[in-house]
Amino acid sequence: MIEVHDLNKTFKKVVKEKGLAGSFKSLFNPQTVDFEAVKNLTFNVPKGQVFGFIGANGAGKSTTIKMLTGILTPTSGKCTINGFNPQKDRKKYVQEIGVVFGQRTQLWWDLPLQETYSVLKEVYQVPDKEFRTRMGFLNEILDLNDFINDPVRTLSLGQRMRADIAASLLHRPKVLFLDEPTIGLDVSVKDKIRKAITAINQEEKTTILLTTHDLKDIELLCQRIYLIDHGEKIFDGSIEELKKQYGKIHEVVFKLENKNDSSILDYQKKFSNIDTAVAEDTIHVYFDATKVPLPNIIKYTLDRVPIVDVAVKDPDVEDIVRRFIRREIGNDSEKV
Ligand SMILES: Nc1ncnc2c1ncn2[C@@H]1O[C@H](COP(=O)(O)OP(=O)(O)OP(=O)(O)O)[C@@H](O)[C@H]1O
Repeated sequence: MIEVHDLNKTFKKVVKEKGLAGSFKSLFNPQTVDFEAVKNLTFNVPKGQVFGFIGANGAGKSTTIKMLTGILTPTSGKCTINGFNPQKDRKKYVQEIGVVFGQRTQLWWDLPLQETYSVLKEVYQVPDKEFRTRMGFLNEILDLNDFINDPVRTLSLGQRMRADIAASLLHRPKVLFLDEPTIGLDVSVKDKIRKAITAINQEEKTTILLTTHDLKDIELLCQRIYLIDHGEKIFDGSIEELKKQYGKIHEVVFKLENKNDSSILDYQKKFSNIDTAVAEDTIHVYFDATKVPLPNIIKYTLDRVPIVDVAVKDPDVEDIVRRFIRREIGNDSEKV
């Protein structure tokens, strides 16, 4: 359904010299450098898949979605969605897709919500009967009735997001692009939105490309995870494969009796393939269990400092993805 081949996007970025003089200089004589926001992305998403497009802030997710939806033109490479070129076949293509940018709305701010749907009905040329049935279904999965006559500007964020998702689905798109659809929402609204996404995917076999920083979204919704970092693919596969590939990194957490003791422990000097993070009186030690035996780490620690507590954590998907998003694992992840 979605075919992406060697997709690239390079932006020109203005480089500013330091200070006020630098600001004036770049205002009148801007110097630019090329910045590769998306690099050689290649993937295919089959019909009906929920594809989790995941990465840290600035990884290139929105830029990719903008190219796939025809808002931006790729610098090079190709994307085809259900046979359409998003840039060339724009008019026909918009009938095929629904798009939600969680940080922005496509609803008319001053109109009652129902009016927005009536305008969209005309834009997408949805016949009357079909429109009524569709609104009934969308109301059922997204609970719109309580606020459907209110002006959009008066809606809460959760109501607005549900309204936006309904707007993107009005014309029964084959592909749905959801860029952070649960951002800033409380748990109960997130839950409602997740159920609606699942219903659409299961009942209509809609292909869904989802970007999110919410780990529960990833776990509950994504059938496949595609991780990108600095515009490049770093992982593509199922949750099980992700666990297999990166799940070898285990974590042991020591709670120290005296927080100043952390300086006594130099794991990097003693062991190779090891990473640490210190927070107050707690030390997190990340290690590859196939290379460094856990008893050695524990012995090394106990021999040197008094410990109040030790906990060993097996990595779960949330943990792995969280570390990716925080850039604790990147292209050089093999180093641990
Ligand atoms: N129009 C633009 N001009 C110059 N640079 C841009 C432009 N749009 C995006 N970028 C840069 O491209 C990189 C990728 O941005 P993008 O918005 O795609 O990231 P993202 O993965 O969606 O991040 P986030 O999770 O924060 O939304 C960033 O470094 C950003 O500053």
